[in-house]
Amino acid sequence: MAKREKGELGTLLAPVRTRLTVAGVLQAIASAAALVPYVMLAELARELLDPARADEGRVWTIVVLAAVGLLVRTLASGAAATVTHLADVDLQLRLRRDIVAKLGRVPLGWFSGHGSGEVKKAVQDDVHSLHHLVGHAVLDLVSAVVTPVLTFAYLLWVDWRMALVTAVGLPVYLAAYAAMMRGYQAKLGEINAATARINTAAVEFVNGVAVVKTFGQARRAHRRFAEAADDFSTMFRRWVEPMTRTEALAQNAIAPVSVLLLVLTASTLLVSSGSLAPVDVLPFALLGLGMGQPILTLGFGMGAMQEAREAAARVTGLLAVPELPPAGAPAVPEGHVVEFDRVTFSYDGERDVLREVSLTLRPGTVTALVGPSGSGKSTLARLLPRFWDPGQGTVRIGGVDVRDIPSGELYRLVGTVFQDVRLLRMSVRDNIRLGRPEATDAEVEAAAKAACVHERILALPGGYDAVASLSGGEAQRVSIARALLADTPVLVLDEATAYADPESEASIQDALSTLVAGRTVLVIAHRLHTITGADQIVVLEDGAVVQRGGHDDLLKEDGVYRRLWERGAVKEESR
Ligand SMILES: Nc1ncnc2c1ncn2[C@@H]1O[C@H](COP(=O)(O)OP(=O)(O)OP(=O)(O)O)[C@@H](O)[C@H]1O
Repeated sequence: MAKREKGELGTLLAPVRTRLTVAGVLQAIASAAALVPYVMLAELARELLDPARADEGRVWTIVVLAAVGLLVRTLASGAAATVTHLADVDLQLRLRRDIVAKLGRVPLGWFSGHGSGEVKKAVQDDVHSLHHLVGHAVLDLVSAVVTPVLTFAYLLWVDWRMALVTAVGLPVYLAAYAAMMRGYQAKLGEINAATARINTAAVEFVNGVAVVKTFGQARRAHRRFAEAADDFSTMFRRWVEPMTRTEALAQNAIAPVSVLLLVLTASTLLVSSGSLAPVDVLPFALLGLGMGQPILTLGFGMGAMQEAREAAARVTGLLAVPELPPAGAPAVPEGHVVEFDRVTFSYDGERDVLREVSLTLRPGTVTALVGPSGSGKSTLARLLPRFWDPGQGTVRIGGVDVRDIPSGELYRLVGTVFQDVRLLRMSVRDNIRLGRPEATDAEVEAAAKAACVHERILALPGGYDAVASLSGGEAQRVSIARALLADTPVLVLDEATAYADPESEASIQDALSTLVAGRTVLVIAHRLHTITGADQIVVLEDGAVVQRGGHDDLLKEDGVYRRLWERGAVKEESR
């Protein structure tokens, strides 16, 4: 196991370590007690088959000891499994709570790079994958050590020659397993990479099937997928074939049937040569056969174990995502003037996508951000609700650094309507009410009317109580209604959202004028004609402000804005 993974597992399992230790001790007792009935059976045979030794008292003692062994084994192994399973349930609950709490603290921007599938996998599947590790692996490991060691010790005591013969498979198994595990991690990495290539080729093929077919490229795209699948199959076979042979050898070395064969052959030789009493064959036949079983169980669990280790690494990785620092010295903003003060920002720490941007947005005004695609408009707008924090410079609302505004307060101040509108799986009414849970039904409907979506909602089966999937344009209008109802003094709006649905452009325009009245508004503009009336137009190019002013003034300047306007294609160019 890689050192890093070991450390990750250690940290993750820390809360249940004591309980796992207790369970390990209980399992050791259970494994030892499980041998007692077999040992007693052998001893009983020795007593009963030797008339010279028959002693009723001793016989009964042996029977009672066997029963006690059985009872202790049952109780101890039950207790061990209960302890590990309770520890597992607690750990899963704790991890899920930690992950969800963590997700509440990571920058909102983190979610744009990590899909819901990934988050679901961590919270649900990965946490569940730890079950084998906590619930079973420790117990399996303890049995795999205690059972063979104690069995071997007892058998040595009975007859050392037969004991050696019985256990001869163990070193063979261990050596074969060690050989199989050599380079396992690296190989697994290659297999995972090959699987990812197949997945990509399949997704590409399915997603692009319309384009591919239209352009008569179906055969070519199909070939890429087929090649990826062939590569995988060749690599997998090359890896698995020799491994399967080694694994079969390893398993056969300690399989009960092999041990029985060895025990019978050796005992026949020893008994017929007179150097072993026939009754002494019994312990080897009884105990020798079960000696390798716990080791086989441990081996069968290797896959689940590997999965658990990878899951642990992903969960630890998620729990280690840097968080947005909490408000340092919480302060209350005075007024709603928004200032970007020499803001510089980089996603990767290498290329600045915003460079020394300074900007003041006044209450009751609309500021439009304009610029070619990739100039940094969305990034700048997203710094206001703290999707990310700037590398240098400050973003202030009402004179207070947004980093010093507690997050609940910040979301009460800043509303957003972005392109990636998501409706939650709840009624339309509750979706609109998200921004202000205490709003009355009348207020919800007023907001929907203003956002031109009231009629459409009424047409849904169930009306406002419908949990329906709306079209993209409708969902966007619901998100505008939500922002209207939330009534935040500062609003960040992606204009593309508002006009994605051309039919409703005029009515949405009205809704927006209601939305912006009296607020501090920042609009990411994709069409020039809709923002000619903006109080301030800020032109970004390559992350820096290159022009600012009113529409008429900017048109007079020989600059980026006039070029964009002359082309009349800001939308096309900037989306
Ligand atoms: N999550 C992200 N991680 C890394 N780089 C990003 C991320 N989002 C945007 N970028 C990069 O930052 C730069 C600015 O992007 P941004 O989306 O802010 O520009 P924009 O002007 O809004 O573009 P558009 O009009 O096309 O939406 C681009 O080079 C983009 O590739």
